[in-house]
Amino acid sequence: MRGAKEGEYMDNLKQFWTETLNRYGENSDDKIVFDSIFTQTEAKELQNNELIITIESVFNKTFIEDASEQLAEFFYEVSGIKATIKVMSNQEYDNMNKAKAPVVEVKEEVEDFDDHLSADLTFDNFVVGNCNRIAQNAALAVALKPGTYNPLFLHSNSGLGKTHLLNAIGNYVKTKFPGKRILYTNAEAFVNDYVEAIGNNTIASFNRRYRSVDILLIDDIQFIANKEGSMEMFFNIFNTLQHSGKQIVITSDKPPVELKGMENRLVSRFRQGLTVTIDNPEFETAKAILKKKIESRMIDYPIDEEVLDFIASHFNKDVRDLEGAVTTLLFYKVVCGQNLDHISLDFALEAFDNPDNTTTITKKEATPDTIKETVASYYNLSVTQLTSKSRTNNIITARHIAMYLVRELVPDISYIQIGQEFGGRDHSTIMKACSKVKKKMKQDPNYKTAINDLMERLS
Ligand SMILES: Nc1ncnc2c1ncn2[C@@H]1O[C@H](COP(=O)(O)OP(=O)(O)OP(=O)(O)O)[C@@H](O)[C@H]1O
Repeated sequence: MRGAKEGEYMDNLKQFWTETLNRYGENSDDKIVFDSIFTQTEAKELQNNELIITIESVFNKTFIEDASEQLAEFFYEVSGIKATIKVMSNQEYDNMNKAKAPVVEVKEEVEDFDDHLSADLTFDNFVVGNCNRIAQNAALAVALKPGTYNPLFLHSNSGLGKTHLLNAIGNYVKTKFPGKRILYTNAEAFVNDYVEAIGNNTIASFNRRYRSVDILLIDDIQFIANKEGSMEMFFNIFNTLQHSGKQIVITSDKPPVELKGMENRLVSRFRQGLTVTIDNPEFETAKAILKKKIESRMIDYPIDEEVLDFIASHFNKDVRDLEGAVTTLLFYKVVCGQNLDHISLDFALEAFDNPDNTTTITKKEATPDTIKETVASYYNLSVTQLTSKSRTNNIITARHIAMYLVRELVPDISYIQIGQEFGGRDHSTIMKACSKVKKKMKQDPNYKTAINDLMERLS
């Protein structure tokens, strides 16, 4: 009996071959030969970039052999796998297998269909204002009826809610259509996955993973610019998903036409659907977002309205700055204002020192080293234990939190770099750790408090 992994591998191989034949058939002038010979072929295996195709009669082999280059091209288009085609009669193939002993197992990675969504980024806690209304409407339309706008392309400056909306779409679809397979990723992780798949010879598994989704949510697509292999692979995946009516949502820091180093055919695909932008929040929206963020901190003292007005008008270029201002204020209250029963504007101004310096106050200056040291001492561990291979529960918990904090607090650090900081782990381990922490923060208030506490220590 075939094993489950081998079964899936064969199903995909057969599917790719059927699509290859369909493309060949569409381009073939000789329908009779195609219908009577080509459609009788079968894809048997793919080993070392050689695709073995069988046919009943040895006399018909040459028809397929003559077309093998063209077939290999179509096979590459549909699967992303470059392979040469070897044609055998069924008899030849059976003889070859009898001669082989033992049968070589097809090595395929176990598929990881973790959707990588952050459960706390939803439509419910996304504040809508003039700056983002169109983007939120489009995202909601796609979530209610995947395929409505395909692709949906969201772009804006940093920190204005693109990732939030991507996750909101995913979380909404996950609840409303539990059967749908959703994948949130960012272009950096896509490139890393692809490079890893090439290195490990697991391109088929990589392809299956991305092509089998119903909703692909891909963040920061600008990251694949100038990376030819990744762009080509993404192009093929995009086409397959779009042809089969699967929803793709893309975000970027620029509109498609302004993406430098992006292949024209990709730019044109991106423009095919709906492109919307998110602007900086205007005062009213900034204030509403601010109130929402304060509400989620569950503090038990009031903040004067004029403090909110001050923050909303000085920190509205990036929602992360609004969040940073709240953190600064609450931290300052803990340190210098424990006896105060409310936060006044004078106190806030003192906390922010000088509005022109606010970015200095709110900027995260933590480094991987300071984060590792802070987390290790918080959990009574050494940094060596934190980055070790130990599987002890309390060490794993602290390690995951440290990885998450490095990702959150160190600007522009990649998953690969974080892996290097933690004993040479690979990027997928870090991605999984970060998504575990996010999930657990949602589920366990004590865990969340510990992380907030650590964040404040590191601010
Ligand atoms: N309208 C909003 N309502 C509530 N929170 C928001 C809103 N917009 C942004 N945020 C919050 O601001 C933070 C930054 O948002 P997000 O990560 O989605 O920005 P982004 O546009 O993807 O940034 P980048 O381009 O840097 O990746 C997140 O914590 C997000 O929840």
